[in-house]
Amino acid sequence: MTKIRVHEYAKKVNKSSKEVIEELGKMNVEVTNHMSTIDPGSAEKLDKKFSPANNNKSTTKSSPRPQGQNSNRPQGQTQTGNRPQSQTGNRPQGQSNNRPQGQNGSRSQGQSQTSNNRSQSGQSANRPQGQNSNRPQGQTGNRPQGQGNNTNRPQGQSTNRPATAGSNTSQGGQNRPNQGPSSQNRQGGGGNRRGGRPPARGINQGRRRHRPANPMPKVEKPLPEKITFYESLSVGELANKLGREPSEIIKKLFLLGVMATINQELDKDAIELICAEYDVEVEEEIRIDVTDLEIYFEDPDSDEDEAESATEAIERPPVVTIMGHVDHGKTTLLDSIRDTKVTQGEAGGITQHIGAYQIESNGKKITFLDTPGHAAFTTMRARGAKVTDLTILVVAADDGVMPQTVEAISHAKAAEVPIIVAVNKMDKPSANPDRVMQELTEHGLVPEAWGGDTIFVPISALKGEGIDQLIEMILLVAEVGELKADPKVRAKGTVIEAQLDRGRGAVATLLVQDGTLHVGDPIVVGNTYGRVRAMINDVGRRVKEVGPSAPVEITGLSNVPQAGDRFVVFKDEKTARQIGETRAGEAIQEQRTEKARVTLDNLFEQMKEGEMKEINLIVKADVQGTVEAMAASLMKIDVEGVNVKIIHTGAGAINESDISLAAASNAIVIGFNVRPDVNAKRAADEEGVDVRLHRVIYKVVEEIESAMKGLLDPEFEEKVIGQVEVRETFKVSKVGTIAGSYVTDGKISRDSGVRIYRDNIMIFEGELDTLKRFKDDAKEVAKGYECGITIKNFNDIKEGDIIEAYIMQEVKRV
Ligand SMILES: Nc1nc2c(ncn2[C@@H]2O[C@H](COP(=O)(O)OP(=O)(O)OP(=O)(O)O)[C@@H](O)[C@H]2O)c(=O)[nH]1
Repeated sequence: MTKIRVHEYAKKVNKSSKEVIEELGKMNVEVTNHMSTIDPGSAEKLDKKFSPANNNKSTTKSSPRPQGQNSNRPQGQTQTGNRPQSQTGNRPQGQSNNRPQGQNGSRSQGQSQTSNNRSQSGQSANRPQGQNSNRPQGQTGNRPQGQGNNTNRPQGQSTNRPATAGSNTSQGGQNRPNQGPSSQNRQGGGGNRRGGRPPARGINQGRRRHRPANPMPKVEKPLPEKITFYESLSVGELANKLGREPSEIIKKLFLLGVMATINQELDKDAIELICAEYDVEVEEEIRIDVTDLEIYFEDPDSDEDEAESATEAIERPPVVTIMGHVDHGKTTLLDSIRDTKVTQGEAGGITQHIGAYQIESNGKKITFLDTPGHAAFTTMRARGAKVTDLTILVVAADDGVMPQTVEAISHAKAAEVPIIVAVNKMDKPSANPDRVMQELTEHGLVPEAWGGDTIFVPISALKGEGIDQLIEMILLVAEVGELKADPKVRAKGTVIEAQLDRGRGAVATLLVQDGTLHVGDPIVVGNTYGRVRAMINDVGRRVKEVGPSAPVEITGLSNVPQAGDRFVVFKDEKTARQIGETRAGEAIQEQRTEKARVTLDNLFEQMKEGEMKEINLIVKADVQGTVEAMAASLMKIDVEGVNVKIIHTGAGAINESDISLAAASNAIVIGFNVRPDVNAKRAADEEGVDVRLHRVIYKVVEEIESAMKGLLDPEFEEKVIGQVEVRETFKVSKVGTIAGSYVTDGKISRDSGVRIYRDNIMIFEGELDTLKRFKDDAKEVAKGYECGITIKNFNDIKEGDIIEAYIMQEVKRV
């Protein structure tokens, strides 16, 4: 092999002389310039270096060199001459497309090169040049920009290039051995890269970028020793807590026979099973809902600083409810006890009816709930309030056990409240206490005298006889019951009655069941809250504090609570407000849910009861007692086939939520001595809810009654609509007698009922069969027109007969 000059060799391998010189330098072959000669050995080595198989490698190596571009250019240009026209034709387009893109040129160059390569894919014959020809395109195209750019921004190039360059490289790499058209292009691509060097760097970058994708050896997070959860966890949450992939948890669940998705909630058992698999301890968090007033009754220690002030519970007065049948003397007994005992020592005190009162006998107090009857008792129980310690069952000795007596027994028994029987009206000659005892035995109340354990006290409420003995018995039973409370703790108890007072705002009678209530105490009552502004006891005295079992009327609440609501005093007003507001919000939410329930209930009931009709009512009044009285009266309304359903009651103004409930349940709102507030009025107008305001109870009942009558099947009334005179008759076989008639008054219609009069005497009443004008059927024929009439089941019609036409018209019930 003869020696070859550097520039000749460079030309041969399509490299710049400088690249060749550099490469020779690396091989420790000294050459001075492009005119230097290369010995065959070195040339062979160079061949290996620059052989097509090594093109990429050498390109990669040489590409960082800026000069490479310059030295390539002349070659490219030379080869451009060899390029088929089509290529040349393509190139300028590509170039011109690429060039204007300024600084981004290198990236778009790469892209356009790629597209150029693709378009040239059919040029396999030109491949050797193709490689070159692509390159020069790229070079030529790039350089004018590239030169300028390159000098200034080697980094810029490298940052712009990677995407395209990377993809080109991988293609070239894969396809090279095939030497097919595509590989040619790819080589071309490689050429481009070489020429437009920046992409070559992109190769490395591309590789670098891929490297992180290589699967890293996965390090599993250490398992926690213990996890906690509240109520439940989703698969994803559990996986997160355990530091494991959700798929792993799902797999484990699957093996445990549970098909789960990542968002599926797992119950305690499932969580424990999974944690057991990982040997991780599980603990369920128990959160105390501070807004649930019941917890303060169930667990007095739930309030931490409360527990500190707690001392030992001491005896407290019993709370007594009086029940019995109507007119058996409940009210008389309550009055009698109050009159004989309350005023003693309370000279000047004016008896206040606040729903409860306290008496004192032999230094011991007893609290009586002033609302006799089991309705109030049950209302309270239904709200979860256990207020009563003892029940006095009043049975009139002259009347014996009556239905409500039995009901009262059931209610007291259900509430597990002991019963003392007061056999009343013993002053009456017709009194028969033995009969009462006998009858009560049948209901499980066996007198002590007969071997049972029920205390019977014969009394005369009217005359005040036996009252002392009754009180003695109450105290005895209370003693056995060991009723205790701690006067040192913050007060809690139940609302006995509540109302809206025009002057004082929301007023509530509270029964303190534990602790002591003070003026100024921050308090949550039901769904409302406030600070106790003033307290008045049952004899109308202002008091500063009241202890266990005492009833007291308070003001200072932001809203009217309901009878049976719980109250709890909190350490500061902020806490009370927070809890109160939360509860109010929850109550509204609950009411909304209830609305839906009401509608569903209606649906169900209608399905169940078929044609059953009912009227839904919402009753609001100024005082809780009136609400109950009104509800009771309305429930008594007896209109055939219609049910009264009171879906909501309450004391206080008609508010927006009443209206929305009414709208949802198709109910009528009745306000007694109360009006809708501004928002409620607007809502009622918007929703078209009927709001009836009254001041007299019987008017309410009357109005509802008539409304309910309107709900019944309509009543019909006959209305004469016209008169027709028969002027001629025609007998037609198969049809019967046709009356050729003339409408003398009003009209006659096809659906009329008819009465036929002959000499002013009605001879027939029935229905029209046909009504015709000439040959055509007519719907109705008016005064002054002739018509042909046949009557159903009547053929004896004669000339001169008068036909009276009438219809049945719907009338409203009154
Ligand atoms: N002779 C007699 N009459 C009594 C006695 N106790 C009550 N009465 C009379 O019985 C009637 C009914 O008495 P109330 O105390 O109103 O009876 P009640 O059980 O409260 O009745 P309601 O409130 O309708 O449930 C009244 O006329 C009382 O005067 C009694 O001990 N002797």
